[in-house]
Amino acid sequence: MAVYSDSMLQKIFAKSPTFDLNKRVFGKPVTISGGAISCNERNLKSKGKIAVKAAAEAGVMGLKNYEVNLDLGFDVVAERELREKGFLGMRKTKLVCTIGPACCSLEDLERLAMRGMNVARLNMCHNTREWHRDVIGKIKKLNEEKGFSVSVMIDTEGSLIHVVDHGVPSSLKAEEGSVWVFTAQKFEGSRPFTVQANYQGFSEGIMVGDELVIDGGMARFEVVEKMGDDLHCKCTDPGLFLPRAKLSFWRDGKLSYHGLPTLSTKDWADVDFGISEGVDFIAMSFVNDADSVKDLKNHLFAKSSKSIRVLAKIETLESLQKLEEIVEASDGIMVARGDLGVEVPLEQIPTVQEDITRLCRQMNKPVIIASQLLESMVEYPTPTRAEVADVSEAVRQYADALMLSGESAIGLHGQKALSVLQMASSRMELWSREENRQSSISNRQLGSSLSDCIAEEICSCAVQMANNLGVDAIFVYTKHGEMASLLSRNRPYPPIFAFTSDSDARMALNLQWGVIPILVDLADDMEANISKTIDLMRTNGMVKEGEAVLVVSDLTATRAISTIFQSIQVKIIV
Ligand SMILES: Nc1ncnc2c1ncn2[C@@H]1O[C@H](COP(=O)(O)OP(=O)(O)OP(=O)(O)O)[C@@H](O)[C@H]1O
Ligand SMILES: CC(=O)C(=O)O
Ligand SMILES: [K+]
Ligand SMILES: [Mg+2]
Repeated sequence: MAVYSDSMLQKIFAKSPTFDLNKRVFGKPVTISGGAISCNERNLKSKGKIAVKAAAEAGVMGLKNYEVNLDLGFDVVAERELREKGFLGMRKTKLVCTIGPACCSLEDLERLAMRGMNVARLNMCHNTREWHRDVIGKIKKLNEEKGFSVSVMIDTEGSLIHVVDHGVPSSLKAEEGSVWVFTAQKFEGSRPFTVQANYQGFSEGIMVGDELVIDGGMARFEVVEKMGDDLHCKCTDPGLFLPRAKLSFWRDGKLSYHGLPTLSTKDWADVDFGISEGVDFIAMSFVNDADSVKDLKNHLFAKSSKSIRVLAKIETLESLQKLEEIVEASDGIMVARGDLGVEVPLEQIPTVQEDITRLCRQMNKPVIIASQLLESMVEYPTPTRAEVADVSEAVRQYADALMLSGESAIGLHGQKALSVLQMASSRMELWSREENRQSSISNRQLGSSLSDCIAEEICSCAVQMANNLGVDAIFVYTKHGEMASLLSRNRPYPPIFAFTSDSDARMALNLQWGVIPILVDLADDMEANISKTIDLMRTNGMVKEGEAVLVVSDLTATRAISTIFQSIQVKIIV
């Protein structure tokens, strides 16, 4: 079998009717590198082969032998990391970046992808739908053409009462004793001592004597008069109104709720936008109960041909009180520390974060730690020591993913901030492993059927085996990613390579600790799948002689209906 130089393959492309110069075979994108043609799309392997064969037979470039190398749907970043650092050096903690004006060019997005961005988050609070569509298009283009596999998440605006950003002065100072008017009436520019709220009914049910808190304590006011729907409030604790500052009302030490729906009309339109753009995740802001999550999931089930995962953002007091039902109903959780800090005293945030992280792991749902991880890097090129400690603590807690917000969206040093996350998480993962601090948690039983319970037991035994034997990697063959996430839940030392033929599962697994998802065509014959993928990995130099791989599968085809064929095997590469 011959391997051709890149330039030679380019020439074949130029001459073959089935290839075009945009590196497409039958309209599907392929990459040319290392003398091989690769394609991430399912079912393209054979078509690609036919195309090269046709080119060879037509005598293009005198081509007699050919090789089409399906690159296993391996993304280029994971591949590079494996080659550079080996199995045990691969980063386990996933990284999410909020995309904003500071990082939305194709080049910026490519740099973020190269530095390890697993998921790109688009916050629907900001910018236009056209802007978001453009960014999503660029990410998909990079995935297709450059071999990345960055998932896309949209984050809903949610119903929240905040100050309308007039864009004029970036922040307003409220002095002690000054009286301000809070109104929902629209006005242009700025008016002295007047603040516009975004929601018409913001003052409904509010009484004289209630406390108005800005951004969880940035400033405080007492309602001294109600005139129509306007509130006149006296500043009792001076501070700043930042752009889009959040307003919350308190009476007798308790938060007043406005009963706004979790998804507003605009949010539903954004959800439909996400469906039409084929996003991978929808993060739902200000979730208060499981029902709102279920409503969104039902909507997606009915409307989207693709399986879009719903992440519930924990950022209200109410959601903490119903945490378990919310985790159960959703496909993952975001600890949205920014808004959570408005409703929960700041000193409680660290323990709340650890509790949520542990619960998510027990219930086998991925969890993202978000907001202010490296806040100072919005302006400065190095993080504070406290920020690095915070990031490391989230990694030590075994969160699935860490998220950048303003650091990447509007910051001056977004790329560097991502590298800080990358290095800090790799360092803490190594330390935890070497110090053997891999705290195993008592996993609760999740499934109700026998086969679900067996899958859970197989995965926890497999991880124990993998750790005890010191194997180099775990390979799992999984239909919808369930087995891969059950393995991830046990936080093994070696990385988990998850082979799946479901492209939605592949993109969803981008958020799971320690999982490297790989898209392949899986046949019914499991042994054939295993030997095919191991062979391909070996041919590509990704596994080497003497390395040991623990193989777990949930796919064995069988006619014996009463037998569960999930299995664990250890393969030594020869
Ligand atoms: N698409 C965008 N266009 C313009 N600015 C953006 C965009 N996305 C984020 N930003 C800016 O980056 C900052 C941080 O973004 P981020 O989405 O994390 O926080 P947020 O606005 O506080 O909202 P949320 O609570 O939903 O996270 C925002 O305050 C905003 O100024
Ligand atoms: C991420 C987010 O929404 C928050 O921290 O509030
Ligand atoms: K949001
Ligand atoms: Mg928020």
